[in-house]
Amino acid sequence: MPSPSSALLEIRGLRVRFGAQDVLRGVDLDVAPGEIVGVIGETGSGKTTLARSVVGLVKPSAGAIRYEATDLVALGDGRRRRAFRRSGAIQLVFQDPLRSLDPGVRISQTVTEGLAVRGRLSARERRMEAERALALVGLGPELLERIPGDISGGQRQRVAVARALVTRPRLILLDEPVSALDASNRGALLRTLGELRDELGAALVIISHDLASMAGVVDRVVVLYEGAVVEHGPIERVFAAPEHEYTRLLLAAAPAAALAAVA
Ligand SMILES: Nc1ncnc2c1ncn2[C@@H]1O[C@H](COP(=O)(O)OP(=O)(O)OP(=O)(O)O)[C@@H](O)[C@H]1O
Repeated sequence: MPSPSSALLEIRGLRVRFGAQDVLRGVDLDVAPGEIVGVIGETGSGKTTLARSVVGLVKPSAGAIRYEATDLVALGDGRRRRAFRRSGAIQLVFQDPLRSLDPGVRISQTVTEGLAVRGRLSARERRMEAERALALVGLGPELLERIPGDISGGQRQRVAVARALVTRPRLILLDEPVSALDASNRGALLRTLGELRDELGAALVIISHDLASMAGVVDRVVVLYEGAVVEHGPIERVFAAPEHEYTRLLLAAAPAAALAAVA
C-alpha cells in the first residue's frame, strides 16, 4: 500500500493467530490525518481483529502498528495504556451498541467515562463535554438522563459514537457502525460521520461487510479477504475498475444506487 509520509496510522505486516488459525496474515494499512478509510470484508475476514489490535485488545504475533511513528506493538501493554488509552487519542466504537452500552447506566455516565479516567475535569465540565459530543452526533442533552433501553437503536449507535468523541480523538475506528440500522438511519449516521471528519479533523476507519454502503462516505477502501488485503485504492477507482475477483463479487451484489453515488 502506498505510504503517505505523514501517515497517522501505519500498519505493516500485521499477523494475528488464534490457536492454530491465522486470522490476519500480514496486513498493511495506512491512514492519513483526517482521512476516511473503509475496511471491507465478509464475516470472519478479520476486520474486528484488525481494529482490536490497534487499540491493544488483541496481541499481534508479528508486525508493526505505528501511530504517529510510535510502534504500539513494541511498546508493550502497560506503556501503551499509559501513552494512548488514557489520552483517548485512538478510540474504537464497538459493534452492537446494545451490548457495548451498559444497560443499567445512564447515558451521561457512559459518555463521560473516557473523561472520568483522565480525572482533570470537574463534573460540570464533563457534563458540558458530554453535551458537546452528543450535539456532534445530532442528539440533544435530554438523552443524558436516559438509559440505553429507553432510546432507539439509531440513537444508541450515535451515543456509542459520542462516547468515543468525548476525548477528542485523532483516530476513530468504527466496527460495523451502521449494520444494525434501517436504511434511513444508516444514511443519516454515515453523513454525520463525514461531517465529523470535517469538523474535528479526526481520521476515521469504518469497518463494514457492505461495500455499497461506503459509497460517497469513504475516501479509500481496503478489501480484506481471509485475513489478507486483496485490494485497496480510492473508492471511485475500486468501484469503476475492481482488480480482484472478490471485490468484483462484492460489487455485483451492490445496488445500482450505490454504484451511481461514486460515478
Ligand atoms: N478471541 C478470539 N479467539 C479465537 N478466535 C477468534 C477470536 N476473535 C476472533 N476469532 C476468530 O477470528 C476470525 C476473524 O474474526 P473477526 O471477528 O476479526 O472477523 P470479522 O471480519 O470482524 O467478522 P464479522 O463481520 O462477523 O464481525 C473468526 O474466524 C473468529 O472466529
